[in-house]
Amino acid sequence: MERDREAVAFCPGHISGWFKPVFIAAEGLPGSVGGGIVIDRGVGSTAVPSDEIKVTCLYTGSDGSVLKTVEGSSPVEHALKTAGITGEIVTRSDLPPESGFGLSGAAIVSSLAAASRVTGTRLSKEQIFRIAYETEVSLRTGLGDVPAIAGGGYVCRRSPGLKGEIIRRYDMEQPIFVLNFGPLPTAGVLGEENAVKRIEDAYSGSCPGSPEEFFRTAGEFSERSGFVTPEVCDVLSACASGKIPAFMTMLGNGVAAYGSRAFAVFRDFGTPEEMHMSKTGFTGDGGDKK
Ligand SMILES: Nc1ncnc2c1ncn2[C@@H]1O[C@H](COP(=O)(O)OP(=O)(O)O)[C@@H](O)[C@H]1O
Ligand SMILES: CC(C)(COP(=O)(O)O)[C@@H](O)C(=O)O
Repeated sequence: MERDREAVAFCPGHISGWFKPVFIAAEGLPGSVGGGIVIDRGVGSTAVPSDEIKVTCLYTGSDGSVLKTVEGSSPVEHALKTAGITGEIVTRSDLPPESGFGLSGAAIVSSLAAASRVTGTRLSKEQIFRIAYETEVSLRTGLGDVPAIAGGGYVCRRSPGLKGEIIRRYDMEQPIFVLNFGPLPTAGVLGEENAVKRIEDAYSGSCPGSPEEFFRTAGEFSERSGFVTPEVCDVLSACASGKIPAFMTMLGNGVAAYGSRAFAVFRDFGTPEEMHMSKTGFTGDGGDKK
């Protein structure tokens, strides 16, 4: 079987605006329903052949310079073991982990895609999504991110899981700005009974028909969720005063706002990250060196 010397793959991230954990009885797995935006920034992975699994995570600035190196990633290692493949993986992301960008899911998907090509295993996109989904829900690092990033757009997931009903709309054309105030690990929040109860109470099942409606629905969920931190509250208030659509990123200690006017408001509170809606989600495309 032909193997590549090095393979790379990229997977977009996903920002949840609202969600509710739902068990998928038919699959015996947890999942969630909710709404989010598939974004054009995420995780790139490079894989080279190795008999062992080794993962190094590079967190970079927007200019690509490495700010932090972390050895190991439990979600990526778990997924490679499940797939029965080995490889030396380097992940690269210019967004922070544990901040509501769905990067655990993106790191698993891009790493499985790259590693499967260097080992010659050639997993299909569907196999990659299935392993990524099962890894995420078993480690509680995500519930709905993998179904969302399997396509593009801003999404309304009406039923849970990879086979769930997902409505995708693509008319979110303006830039999205995100301000982040630090980590909020997903597994910790999902393990708190009170937090899950608050999420269930805050959830409304409506699917938005426009970007403005999306940000309004997400903003209402932020208010009702009880997750809003003092920093997030200040930014949301400033956005409301300026009539800028905004919501708290789930699950991260941050705010996402719509349109270029958000930049000036955010700049008073920190360094905003600019991103756009991804039209495609994960495509499986990537360069290989033979
Ligand atoms: N770029 C990355 N490369 C490898 N693993 C990552 C990356 N980003 C996140 N992870 C893994 O996912 C875990 C965080 O999961 P979670 O709290 O769900 O964050 P997120 O909101 O980014 O999905 C991290 O502790 C790390 O193990
Ligand atoms: C909100 C969350 C449970 C976690 O999202 P993240 O923090 O980005 O991993 C997501 O997977 C969802 O189901 O909507």
